[in-house]
Amino acid sequence: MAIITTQALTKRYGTAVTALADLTVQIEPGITGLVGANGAGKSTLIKTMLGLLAPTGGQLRVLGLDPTRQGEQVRARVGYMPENDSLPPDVSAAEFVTHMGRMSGLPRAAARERASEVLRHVGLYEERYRQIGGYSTGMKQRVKLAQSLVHDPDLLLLDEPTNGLDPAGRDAMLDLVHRIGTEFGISVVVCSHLLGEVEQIADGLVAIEAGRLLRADRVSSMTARTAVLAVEVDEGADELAAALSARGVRIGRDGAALMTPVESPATYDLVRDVIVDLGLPLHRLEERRHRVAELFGSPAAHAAAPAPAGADEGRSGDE
Ligand SMILES: Nc1ncnc2c1ncn2[C@@H]1O[C@H](COP(=O)(O)OP(=O)(O)OP(=O)(O)O)[C@@H](O)[C@H]1O
Repeated sequence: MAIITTQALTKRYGTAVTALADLTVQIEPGITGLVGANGAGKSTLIKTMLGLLAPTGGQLRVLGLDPTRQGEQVRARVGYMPENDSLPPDVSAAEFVTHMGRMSGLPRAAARERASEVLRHVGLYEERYRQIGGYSTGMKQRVKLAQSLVHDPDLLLLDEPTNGLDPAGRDAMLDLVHRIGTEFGISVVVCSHLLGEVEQIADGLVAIEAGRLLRADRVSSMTARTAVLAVEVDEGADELAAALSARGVRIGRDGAALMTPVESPATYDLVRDVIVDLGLPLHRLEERRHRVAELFGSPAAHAAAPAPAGADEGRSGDE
């Protein structure tokens, strides 16, 4: 059963900005990547799920509850990691997470105990009595993650948890999110503008663009369904890309190769014919194992996840 459902969900800021437009989507239990370029509406969607923003129109259910009318009940069962640095610098992580536990209704001793436990889970146990102001960005992200877990939620909403982290820090944070989702059995919605990043840990993906749904599916069915054709020519790659785009073929790049989803057997013929027409020296034409990022034809998704050369197995390197 879906943990989150939206039906024609719309959110406008004033009259000028439509942040969510007629969004209908279902999110199943497990880890879901919510991806889209900056400004796509991810944070707005998360805040409506928490009942912090009221939708302008449409329906929304989170764990069967209506966040607009039952915000407190939703927030009792949902952990939230905000995008921005919102931590007090002059208290320790232990004090802060204990405080957040108290705010969630835990008695003092239980809150303290639970804070130690979650700080251990996120790898900050040794450092927990140091003031947050002296922490690195990676440690601050972990404190934000710890406070989202302190009240033992059923669902976590994580807004760009890898923001500001270097590649090693990103990998560590993604591993942690993956472990929380799998070992603790908590459903997780993780926002990112880096599709290539979340596809590594997510069971499902929801891609939005300008507040509209681009695509929502299980990662496994996305990757099973569409093959990707890699085309390399010794010269004239730009010319070939332009000629294929002009014929409606979606083109991405992976190093020297042009990548295109194989939408039907005719794709091969079309690519071959265009190469012949242009008289280009063909170096390689092959079907590849692909990354989900390569399936998205929109500029936003490409901006979100350019495919680095030879990155089939890689997790980092998407920026
Ligand atoms: N309080 C606000 N008032 C007016 N416009 C807003 C407000 N908050 C967000 N917006 C606009 O709504 C759109 C969606 O913003 P949102 O923050 O939800 O996107 P996002 O996908 O989370 O991007 P980012 O990762 O950059 O935060 C953007 O055009 C943004 O400028």
